[in-house]
Amino acid sequence: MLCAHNCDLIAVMMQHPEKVSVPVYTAVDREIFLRAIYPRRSPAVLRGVSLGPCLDKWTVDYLREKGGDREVKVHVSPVPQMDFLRKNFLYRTLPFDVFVQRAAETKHSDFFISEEESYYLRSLGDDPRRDPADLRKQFPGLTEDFSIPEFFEPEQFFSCVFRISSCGLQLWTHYDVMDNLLAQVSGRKRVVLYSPRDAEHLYLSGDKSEVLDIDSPDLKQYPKFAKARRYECVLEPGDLLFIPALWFHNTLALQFGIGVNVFWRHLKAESYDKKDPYGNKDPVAAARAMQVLERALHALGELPPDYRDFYARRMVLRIQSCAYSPEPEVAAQGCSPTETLTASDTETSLPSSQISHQD
Ligand SMILES: O=C(O)CCC(=O)C(=O)O
Ligand SMILES: [Fe+2]
Repeated sequence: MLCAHNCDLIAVMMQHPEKVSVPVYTAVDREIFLRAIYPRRSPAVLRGVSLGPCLDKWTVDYLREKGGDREVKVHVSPVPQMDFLRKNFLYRTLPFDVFVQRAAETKHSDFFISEEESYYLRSLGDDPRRDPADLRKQFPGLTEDFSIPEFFEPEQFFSCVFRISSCGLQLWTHYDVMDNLLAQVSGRKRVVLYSPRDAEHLYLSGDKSEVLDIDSPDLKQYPKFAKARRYECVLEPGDLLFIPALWFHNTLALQFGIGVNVFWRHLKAESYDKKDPYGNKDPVAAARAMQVLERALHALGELPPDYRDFYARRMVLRIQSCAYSPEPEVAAQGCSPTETLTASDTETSLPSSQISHQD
């Protein structure tokens, strides 16, 4: 059964006729993923990949019994749309089995803020400040039920995270620095994505977009947001969503939902910050470049405004000409076909029965 928030969603979807639907691929195996999907560096829904018995087994009662009562730290929010700017949510600790019950119900007799509060779990590692989450370690009673898709090399594995949300829960738009396979085990979830190339239209505050209401954004406050291209899909139980590193994503649980996401390194292990259990700290070279930029801005501050403006423009031009990648179409013409698969390469390399677009 769909929850009340779903009616709003239908109205919202009709306001975005220009959205791009994320392609849905069926019968994808490791060879197809690595040849036709992974190199494109754009999101894809993989439907029908075996995720193990979790699909049938993970009912609320089963999760409560097998997941046990270990303590989990969860987000609790009075409204389903979480707001990191006004910090409208609390972190609270609950036994896992109690949390699952609360997230699955819409009205609570025991609560922190109100009867209708929403819950969200993003599981953490054993030492949350140091260890990445790994479902196999924190929830051994559930490990056998979930098969990690073997599309990446084992040494690329970074973390395996439980994601459980109340119906209606919306997580702000953000990016992570690892490749992600987000498995939807139960419930439906809408995911909206934006390309890393749209960063300039998203009003970033660190890894998050300040545009919280992506469905009816305040375009007076955020005029450039209208230029961001919205990619969208609705995940059904059993779907896997490939979210390449740096792609922004915003999730909305259309029903109480259970998911597991697996983060995989895209770059060499040394490229990442060693003290990053979440997989969202910028790669070390990027963090260093950002620090140098802050120093450059500080130096520009020593100049009078007209000189500062002139040298700032020259710096921007230098960055654009030396560090921006060409537009994808141009890139595809300029390199050998084994390096870059264009959309048409991919579509011809898969039978048309294996690829579709959600409307
Ligand atoms: O639980 C969700 O819906 C958010 C998932 C997410 O942000 C991720 O897998 O990186
Ligand atoms: Fe994420």
